[in-house]
Amino acid sequence: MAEPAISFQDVTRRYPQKAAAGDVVALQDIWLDVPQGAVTGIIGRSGAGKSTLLRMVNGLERPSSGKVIVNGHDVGAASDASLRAIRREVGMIFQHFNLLASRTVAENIALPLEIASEDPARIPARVGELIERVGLTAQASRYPAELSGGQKQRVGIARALATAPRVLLSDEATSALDPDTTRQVLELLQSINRELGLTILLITHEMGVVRDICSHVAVIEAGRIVEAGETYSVFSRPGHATTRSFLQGVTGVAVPHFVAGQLRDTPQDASAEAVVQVTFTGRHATDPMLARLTAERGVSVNILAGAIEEIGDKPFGSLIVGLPSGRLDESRRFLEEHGLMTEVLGYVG
Ligand SMILES: Nc1ncnc2c1ncn2[C@@H]1O[C@H](COP(=O)(O)OP(=O)(O)OP(=O)(O)O)[C@@H](O)[C@H]1O
Repeated sequence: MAEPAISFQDVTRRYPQKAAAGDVVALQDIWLDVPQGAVTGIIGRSGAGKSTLLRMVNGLERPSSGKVIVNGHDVGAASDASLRAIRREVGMIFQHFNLLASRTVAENIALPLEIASEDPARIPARVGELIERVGLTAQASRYPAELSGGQKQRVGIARALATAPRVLLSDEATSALDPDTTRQVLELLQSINRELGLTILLITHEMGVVRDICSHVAVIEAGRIVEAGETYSVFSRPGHATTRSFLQGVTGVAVPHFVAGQLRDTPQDASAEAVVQVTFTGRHATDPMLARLTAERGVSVNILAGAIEEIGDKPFGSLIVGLPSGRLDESRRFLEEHGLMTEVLGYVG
């Protein structure tokens, strides 16, 4: 196994509070390896600790205990001089772009090169290359106020790439953008990842971003990582309730309103219908298992909602079905024996 690009080793971050209120524990006991060359997403709700985690990678925050190792350097223990060197290897993009209003697109992109004391004669060619990569050649002399949100983020990306970093951090980079622009910016990040082999670590509160570009994901809740792994396996077998609730929005499958209003925790009588979420992955995604459940076992299946999509080029499907509660155990066993996952959401009737 290659060395991880970033390794959080038993990291805790406390913010001391005045008086007797006790410390705020923003992160606790974090162990996480971010693979080289991968796009890894950290997903969590507001206040979960995402920004704190991300800011440790370029030394904007230091751990209260534990280590953050980036490209082999211990960031928390780095002196100011070595921190400057580490930061040249770590670019960052932001939700609100953080561009200088008084500088043109080209001048914004040149800024990190000037700060890094790059030979001034070489800067225009490097800036031209970066502008072309992000598709802003026609806008090179414009000011940020004359750009759309998507174009501003492209400038942010070009600026972050200027010093040829090995790691790119993204702090909710698409949260201020509309869905179409979000998709285009994510595609740009994905092509940069593939073509430059750059490791990307992004934070988001949208599972759609994880689905679209992250090969790996970690779910963070109240300062702890509750689940982490390859996106596809986390999506197929979410082990934590928080992951499942994030997933509901992205698989495009939710219990229809007319059913949701009637759902109960237990069946009222033998005629009740169990509402079950069935998840399909890999080759099973295309197997007609539900049809076989009906044909081979005589169990009637009532399809309430469903969608099949691709995650990391692999098929992933999710269906919500009604099954007779009296045949529930047997039906679940049949489906699970054939590689499908099932989860009972409740009962109607
Ligand atoms: N400088 C600070 N002083 C005290 N508490 C802080 C400080 N910075 C962050 N916190 C607290 O640490 C916790 C994690 O904050 P953090 O900003 O990392 O969360 P987040 O997941 O990025 O949230 P959001 O999505 O809203 O940006 C929160 O409870 C926050 O209030």
